[in-house]
Amino acid sequence: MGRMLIETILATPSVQLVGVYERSHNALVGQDAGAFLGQSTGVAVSNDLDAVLAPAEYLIDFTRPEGTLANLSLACQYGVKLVIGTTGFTPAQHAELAAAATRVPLVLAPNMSVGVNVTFKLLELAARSFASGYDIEIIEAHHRHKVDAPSGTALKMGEIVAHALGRDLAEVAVYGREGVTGARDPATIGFATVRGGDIVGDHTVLFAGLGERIEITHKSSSRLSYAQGALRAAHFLADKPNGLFDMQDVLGLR
Ligand SMILES: NC(=O)C1=CN([C@@H]2O[C@H](COP(=O)(O)OP(=O)(O)OC[C@H]3O[C@@H](n4cnc5c(N)ncnc54)[C@H](OP(=O)(O)O)[C@@H]3O)[C@@H](O)[C@H]2O)C=CC1
Ligand SMILES: O=C(O)C1=N[C@H](C(=O)O)C[C@H](O)C1
Repeated sequence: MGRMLIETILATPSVQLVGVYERSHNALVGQDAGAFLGQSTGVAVSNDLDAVLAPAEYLIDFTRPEGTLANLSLACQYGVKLVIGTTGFTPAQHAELAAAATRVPLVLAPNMSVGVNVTFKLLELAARSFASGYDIEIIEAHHRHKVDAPSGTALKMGEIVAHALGRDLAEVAVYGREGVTGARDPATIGFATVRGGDIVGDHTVLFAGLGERIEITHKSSSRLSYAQGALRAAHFLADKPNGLFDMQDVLGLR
């Protein structure tokens, strides 16, 4: 995502790339941030987060939960607005982000694409319509490098569906099945994860009834929509003094 974000920022005249951060061990440190595009940006990849944040108005962070949380206090200190796409936060880590949002404005979203966020709205309607008599399963597929499962998007879909049905996802989620599982409990929401190759990101919510099934599917074919969504989120934060937002807020879908 770092590369896609750099490419998208460089192609967007209204925004300026002022810094790129990688940790000390990373071989990119010291190189021009546009080298992978054959471009000279004048911005070197830096392992000094202070130097990166000092001139910045926004920090766009797609890393790992530990990375995002490590960047958080310095971002608050510099009053930098935050767009966070990282997934896999625990509830305690999420609480840390919410606390930071009392100091700086923050968009946190497991998926920044417009299509996925519209799909979230469709799921609310579908879940209410198929409240009884339909079994709900969420299937996601991603590339071989993805480290968290189920994806943040799949979990969000589960939360949306559970909420629409008045269920608590923590109580009804079933993460994979093996062996003699017994018949399906109708209240459960099942998750299945596929990892392989260069799959960008596919998500399907299946409502399976008797005699029919409905599948609501979103498929990403490029990571561009995530990067464009992140810039849209930054633009949304421009006049916000603080607060925790998501892409539903950014896109006016709430
Ligand atoms: N919200 C959205 O729309 C999307 C969210 N994502 C999420 O974004 C995150 C990143 O995905 P992706 O770009 O594919 O992952 P990559 O593994 O390609 O990149 C992760 C980056 O984070 C750095 N990093 C890892 N751990 C730390 C740490 N502890 N502190 C600081 N930096 C760290 C890595 O550095 P190094 O290489 O040196 O380890 C690397 O630069 C994932 O959580 C993914 O699920 C992805 C796409 C869209
Ligand atoms: O790691 C990825 O690639 C993606 N991660 C996000 C997630 O966990 O939902 C968003 C998208 O699916 C791509």
